[in-house]
Amino acid sequence: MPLKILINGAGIAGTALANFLVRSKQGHDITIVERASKFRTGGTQLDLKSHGAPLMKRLGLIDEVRARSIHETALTFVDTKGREWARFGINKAGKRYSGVTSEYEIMRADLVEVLYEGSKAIAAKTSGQESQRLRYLFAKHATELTQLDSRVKVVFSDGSSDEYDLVVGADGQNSMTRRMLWEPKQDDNSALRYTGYSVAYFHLPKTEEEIDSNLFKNCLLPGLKVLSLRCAHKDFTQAMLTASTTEELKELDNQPVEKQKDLWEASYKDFGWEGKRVLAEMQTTDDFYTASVAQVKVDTWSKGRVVLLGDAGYCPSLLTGLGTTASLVGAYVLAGELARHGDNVGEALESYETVLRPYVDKIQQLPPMNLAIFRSKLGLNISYFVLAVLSKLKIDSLANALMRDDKDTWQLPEYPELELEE
Ligand SMILES: Cc1cc2nc3c(=O)[nH]c(=O)nc-3n(C[C@H](O)[C@H](O)[C@H](O)COP(=O)(O)OP(=O)(O)OC[C@H]3O[C@@H](n4cnc5c(N)ncnc54)[C@H](O)[C@@H]3O)c2cc1C
Repeated sequence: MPLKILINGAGIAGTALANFLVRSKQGHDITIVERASKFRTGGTQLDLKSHGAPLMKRLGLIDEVRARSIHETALTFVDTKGREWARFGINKAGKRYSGVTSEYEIMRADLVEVLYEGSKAIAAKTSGQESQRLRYLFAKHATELTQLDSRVKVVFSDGSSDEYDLVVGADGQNSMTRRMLWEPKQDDNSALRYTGYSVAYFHLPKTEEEIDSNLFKNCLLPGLKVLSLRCAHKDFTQAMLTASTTEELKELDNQPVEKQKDLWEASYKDFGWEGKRVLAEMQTTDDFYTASVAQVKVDTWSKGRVVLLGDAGYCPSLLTGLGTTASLVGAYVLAGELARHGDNVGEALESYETVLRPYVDKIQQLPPMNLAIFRSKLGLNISYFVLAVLSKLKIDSLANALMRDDKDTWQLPEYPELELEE
C-alpha cells in the first residue's frame, strides 16, 4: 500500500530518499519541506566514496555527477610566506593522487541539484500511477510533531497542519526533528558529540594565477589552524578555514551569519599567506557555511512513525569525509526496507536500524590521527619537514591514510523491490 510520507530537509539525504522512494513499486505520496527559501548553495566540493558512486549509478545519475565533477591534480603544503614545501600527486604518468580527493568530487549544491532533478524526472515518468506524487515545498518546516496510533500529526511553520504515515527527519546535524522528539529539552542538542574543530567554507573570485590551477593548497599554523584553497573549479576558488574550537567558536551554530564571520575574522586575522584576501572576501560572500564539527549519536533512529536519516541521525562528521556517502546509503536502506515490509512500517524501521547500524558504527570511527603535534610551532616545523621528505620520495601514503573508505567491510543489501538501474 502507498504511504503518505513527509521528509523534513532537502539536503543530500532528503533528495536521495525521494529518488529511492519514487522508484518503489508502492507508489508513495511524498512531500519534502525545506526550511530555506531555495536550495542552499553553500559548501565546498564533496566526494562520493565507496558505495556512493554505485548508488548514484543505480539511480541513473552517475553521468550527471561525472559531467559536473571537479578534477584536482595535487595536494600541496605551503608556509605563511607562500613557499611550497610539499606536493603530492603529480607523477610522470600524470595520474592524480588518491586519498583526500576521489574520482567523484562534486560541489554540494550540484549534487543536491542532480538528486532533485533526478527525483522529479522519475516522478514525472511514473505520474500515470494515481498515488505516485512528489512535491518540494520551500520556506516551510515542521514546528510540532504529535504521534497518533499509526500516523503523525504535523504542524508547519505557516500554521497549516496535516497527518502522515511516516515522517523522516533529514534536516542535518542540528536536526529539529531529532530535537523535538529525542532530546529532553529542545535546546539540549545532547546527541551532538563535538570533535573539537570548527570549519568555515565559502567561494572567492579566482586570481590570475588560480585560473588554470587544479591545486588543493594548504597552509598550517600552530593551534591547529589550517587555511586551504581549492582551485580546480572553473568559476571560483573555494576557501576552507579550520580551527581548534575556542570558547567563542563554540557559539558559532547559534549566531547570525555576520557574527559568525566576525568570529572567524578574529581567529584568522594574523594568519599570513592569503589570509587578508580570504577574510576580505568572506565578509562579502553570500554562500558562507560554517559548523562546529560534530558526530551525532542516538540510541535509536526511530520513534513511533518518525525516523532519522543522514546527518540528523548518524552524522559521522566532516573529519571522516563519509557524510554524503552515509546519507546515500541510509536513504537506500530506508527506502528498501519500506518497500520490503509493505504495510508494516514498524518492522521496516526496525530493520532499517538492524541493517544500517553496523555500517554507521564503522564509519563513525574517527581517523586514527594524533593532531597534537600541530599545536606547537616546533611540532609544526617538524611536520613540514616530514611532509617535504615524503613528497621528495613520492610517498603518497599520507594522503591515502587521511581518509578511509569502508566499501570492503560492509556490503550493500539488495532490494529488488526498488526499480533501480543495473
Ligand atoms: C549549506 C551546506 C553546506 C555544506 N557544506 C559542506 C561541505 O562543504 N563539506 C562537507 O563535508 N559537508 C558539508 N555540508 C554537510 C553535508 O551536506 C552533510 O554532512 C551530508 O551530505 C549529509 O547530508 P544531510 O542531507 O543529512 O544534511 P545536510 O546536507 O546538512 O542537509 C540538511 C537540509 O535540511 C535543511 N533543514 C535544516 N533544518 C530544517 C528544518 N527544521 N526543516 C526542514 N529543513 C531543514 C537544511 O537547510 C538542509 O538543506 C554542508 C551542509 C549544508 C546545509
